[in-house]
Amino acid sequence: MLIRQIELFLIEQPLKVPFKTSYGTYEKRESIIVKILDANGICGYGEVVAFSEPWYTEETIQTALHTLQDFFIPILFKKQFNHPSDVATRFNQFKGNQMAKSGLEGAVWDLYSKLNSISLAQALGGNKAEIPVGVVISIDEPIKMLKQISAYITEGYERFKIKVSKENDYEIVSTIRNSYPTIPLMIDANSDYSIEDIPKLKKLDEFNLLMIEQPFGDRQFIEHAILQKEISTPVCLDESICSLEDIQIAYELNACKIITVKPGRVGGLTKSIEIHDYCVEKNIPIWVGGMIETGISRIQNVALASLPGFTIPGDISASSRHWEHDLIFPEVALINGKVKVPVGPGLGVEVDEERIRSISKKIYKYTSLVEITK
Ligand SMILES: O=C(O)CCC(=O)C1=CC=C[C@@H](O)[C@@H]1C(=O)O
Ligand SMILES: [Mg+2]
Repeated sequence: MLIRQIELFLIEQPLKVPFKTSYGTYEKRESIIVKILDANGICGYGEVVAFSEPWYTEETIQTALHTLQDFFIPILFKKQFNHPSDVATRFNQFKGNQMAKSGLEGAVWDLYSKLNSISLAQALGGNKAEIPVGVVISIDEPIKMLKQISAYITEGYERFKIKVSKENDYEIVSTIRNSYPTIPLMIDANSDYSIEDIPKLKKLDEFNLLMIEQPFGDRQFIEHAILQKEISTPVCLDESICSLEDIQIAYELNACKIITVKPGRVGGLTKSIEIHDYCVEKNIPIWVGGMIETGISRIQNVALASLPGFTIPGDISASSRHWEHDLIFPEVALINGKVKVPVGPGLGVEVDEERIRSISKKIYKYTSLVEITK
């Protein structure tokens, strides 16, 4: 493969309903859509899922634009490569900036699968035709969260993640458990707790939660290990895991029992597969997380979740969860409570480029000056 042209679309879209976490409330979402073209004009799409502010990880939309433009795009233009994993290897010379790397590498995976006339799921090693999925309920008054859960149960979701903060955790979880004593329920704190809150977290053991996601800060592996010894509910790490090495640390320290994999957070699909294989070997349950992303990243996550090790329903809700209109056709949808894994080449869906252009605040175009010689 030789890349001839790359376009970055800096887009912004309103969320259908505001999304509130322990960090703050999102009403609109900026992201970067990546389009690459090879020498024959075949294209691949990816998405940079960084947020506008560095609250979730240190990356932002602006740092991603900088690292893509000044480092990762030039590397991609430099010479031919045979497989998307070659791109991931080339990116290793630069540290971090996982979401920028992932957006570009994702586009290469789409292109690679198209060139080989296989689906992205096949290219990644997936073996499922459809996947069970979960949904995230953002922080609200407990009674409103309850209503949402009831609607999502009707839609067919199989796992429910509720956002909590340490001020409202017990009230929210007990309200939901009173009405729904047995649904697969978990909470996500986005690092809102500290080690002094262990007694508070211990109290949540009575609710039979599937897991507690990221209670402490992202580098607090030791604190998570102390917590996991004290509570019976499994700890799941999200923000803490930006590489395979982070999982190895978590595993050796017994800092968690479950991991959520987000390609954007770990540097792309190649790294996600390495993590998948490691977790299968070590018997660590994994699931695919979400980033309030558009259908481009979402459908990529569907393909990833079709790998055999992803045994827990992920945060892969339908397009309609966050968007009035998504950027792909068909949109991500639940059919009998499951999402079908596309079988067409690449992402296996149409990308609505007209819409992408219409919601772009800025479009950046880069053209390779490298001569195409074999
Ligand atoms: O994509 C979705 O539908 C939900 C994603 C989601 O819950 C999150 C995305 C990004 C940051 C957080 O708020 C949260 C998470 O931590 O998993
Ligand atoms: Mg999380």
